[in-house]
Amino acid sequence: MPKHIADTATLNNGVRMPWLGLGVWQAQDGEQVVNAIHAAVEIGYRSIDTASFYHNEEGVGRAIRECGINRDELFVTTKVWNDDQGYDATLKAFEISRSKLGLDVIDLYLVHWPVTGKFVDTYRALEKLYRDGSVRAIGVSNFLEPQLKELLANCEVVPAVNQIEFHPLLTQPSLQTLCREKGIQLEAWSPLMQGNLDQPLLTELADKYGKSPAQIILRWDLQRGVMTIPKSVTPSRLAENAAIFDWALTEEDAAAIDALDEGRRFGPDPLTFV
Ligand SMILES: NC(=O)C1=CN([C@@H]2O[C@H](COP(=O)(O)OP(=O)(O)OC[C@H]3O[C@@H](n4cnc5c(N)ncnc54)[C@H](OP(=O)(O)O)[C@@H]3O)[C@@H](O)[C@H]2O)C=CC1
Ligand SMILES: O=C(O)C(=O)[C@@H](O)[C@H](O)C(=O)CO
Repeated sequence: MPKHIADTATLNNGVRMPWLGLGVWQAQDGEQVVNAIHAAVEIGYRSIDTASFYHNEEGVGRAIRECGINRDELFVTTKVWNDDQGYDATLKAFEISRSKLGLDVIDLYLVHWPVTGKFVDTYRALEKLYRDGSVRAIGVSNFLEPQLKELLANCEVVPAVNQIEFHPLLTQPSLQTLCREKGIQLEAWSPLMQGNLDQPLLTELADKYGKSPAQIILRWDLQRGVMTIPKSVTPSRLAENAAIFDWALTEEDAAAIDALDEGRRFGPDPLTFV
């Protein structure tokens, strides 16, 4: 169990990735994303999750250059967007992301959504980038069991990560099982249900532990072995979300959170979105 915000999990290729990172979807490019990353790094965050779709890779790159932390102490994830899928288009999109970020090497590059008919070729481009040393690890996002099985039957490098919508109302147990069996690390997007934290059990547990509902969820992520990337541009919330390493939920309370699962999504459903 990680004990510090910079503690890492070892991915299936030996690369180490922090358990907790900063998500920056909807953080505006420029001052907002730069300030959020600087505040986060000061608190101890070492992982940043962006995507070409977030239109803030330039700000993320600037924040990294200006934050005073060595590049090799930071872990940067970005993703290839749906319109750029296919082998050649993905290689081109990667160069644009790499240039905007101002980085030679990206730590983790993900297929953002499994675009039907294209994701296998897209992933082949990621395998090339991995072999070339342009990325330290490759993976997927929003892959459900059918797409993951199809990819596993057609790839040479097993994805290191599957980044999926994951929170108390959506735990996708059979997808979790498949990822664990295959050595694919799960990573939770929208872990805080996009701010919809008004759930009676979470409030009850927050009172019991003297924590906030957000902290209860993020701690539960860690205890379930799921990496997590809460987004905030608010310094007090960045600190709150990071203060989850020095206490624990009882297994009974963690199981009560598991039982909230009702298959509810706050983001798009991969079955219909692509
Ligand atoms: N792969 C994919 O398809 C997807 C990936 N993601 C990734 O996951 C990250 C996180 O998901 P996201 O959808 O942003 O949503 P989150 O579940 O992280 O929730 C973010 C919202 O919660 C608020 N918030 C943050 N901390 C607290 C707190 N302690 N108490 C109360 N409210 C809080 C934020 O407000 P404020 O910022 O104003 O503080 C913001 O409105 C994204 O930023 C992105 O990196 C997200 C969606 C899809
Ligand atoms: O944030 C992401 O990474 C996403 O893919 C989502 O924002 C998703 O594309 C969406 O909600 C689009 O409306």
